[in-house]
Amino acid sequence: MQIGSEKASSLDLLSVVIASLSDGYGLDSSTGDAFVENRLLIVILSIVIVVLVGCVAIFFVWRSSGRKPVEPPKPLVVKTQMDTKEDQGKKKVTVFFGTQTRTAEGFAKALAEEAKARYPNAIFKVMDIDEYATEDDEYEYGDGEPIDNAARFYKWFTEGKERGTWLENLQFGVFSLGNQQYEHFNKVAVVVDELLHEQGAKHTVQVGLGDDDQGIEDDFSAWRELLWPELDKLLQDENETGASTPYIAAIPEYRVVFVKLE
Ligand SMILES: Cc1cc2nc3c(=O)[nH]c(=O)nc-3n(C[C@H](O)[C@H](O)[C@H](O)COP(=O)(O)O)c2cc1C
Repeated sequence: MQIGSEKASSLDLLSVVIASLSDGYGLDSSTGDAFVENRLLIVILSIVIVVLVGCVAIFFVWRSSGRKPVEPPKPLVVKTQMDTKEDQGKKKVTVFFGTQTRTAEGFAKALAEEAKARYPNAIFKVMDIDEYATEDDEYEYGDGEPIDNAARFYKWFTEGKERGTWLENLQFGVFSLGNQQYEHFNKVAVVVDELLHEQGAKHTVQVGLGDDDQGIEDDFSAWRELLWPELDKLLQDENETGASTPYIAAIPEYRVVFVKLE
C-alpha cells in the first residue's frame, strides 16, 4: 500500500459558488411563470453563495414577499426542476460554484454538506455557475478576469445595469478564492458582490476574500463562522437550537492508493 499526498491545485483563476433558495433553483425567465404560480404555495427563501477565484464569496436570500418577482432578463437559463410534494414549503438553497481547478467546487460541496447537517429541513443543491448561462461564446481567462466557467455568468451579470433593483427579495453572501500575488486580488468577486448590492440584494454576510498564497482553507473556515449565525436566523426552525456539525475538509489532503504487488 502506498500513501501519497494530494492537494488541489491553487493556481486557477475564478471560482463561483452561488447557493440559492427558490422553487426553481434559479432566476431565469423560463421558470418565471412556474415561479409566480407557485409563490403563494411555498415560502420563497433563496440563498446564493458565490465563490469567485481571485475575489469573493457571495450568498443571496430571497425573502417572502407579496410582490410579484421581477422577471429576470434573458438569455440566462437555469436547468430547473419543479418542487416535489415533499419539497413544497421547504426552504431551498443552491450553492453555485465557478472553478478552474476544482478548489471552489470542493468548497461548495463541503459547505452544502455542512449546511445539510445543520438545517435538515432545508433543501440544498450544488450547481456549476456555468449552467446559469446559455451563450456559446468563449472567454479568455486572464489576470483579474473570471475563469471560463464563470465568464458567461459574469458577462451577463455585469452587463445588466438596466435591470434596476430586481434583486430586492434576495439576500446574499460571497466567498472568493484568490491569490494576493495577483494584481487584481479577488477582483471578480468584489465586482459581483457590489453589483448584487446595487441591484437590490442584501448582504447576509460580508464578502470573504480567500488568499491562496496564505491559507485559503482557514479563510474559508473563518467566513463560514460568520455565515452560520446568519443562516440560523433564516433556516433554523424556531424550536431548533444551534447544531454542532462535524468539520468537513474542503480540500482533501491525502489519498490512499492500493498497489497490487507482483
Ligand atoms: C491564470 C491564473 C490567473 C489568476 N488570476 C487571479 C486574479 O486575477 N486574482 C486573484 O485574486 N487570484 C487569481 N488567481 C488565483 C486563483 O484564483 C486561486 O488559485 C484559486 O484558489 C483557484 O481556485 P480553483 O481551483 O477553484 O480554480 C489566478 C490563478 C491563475 C492560475
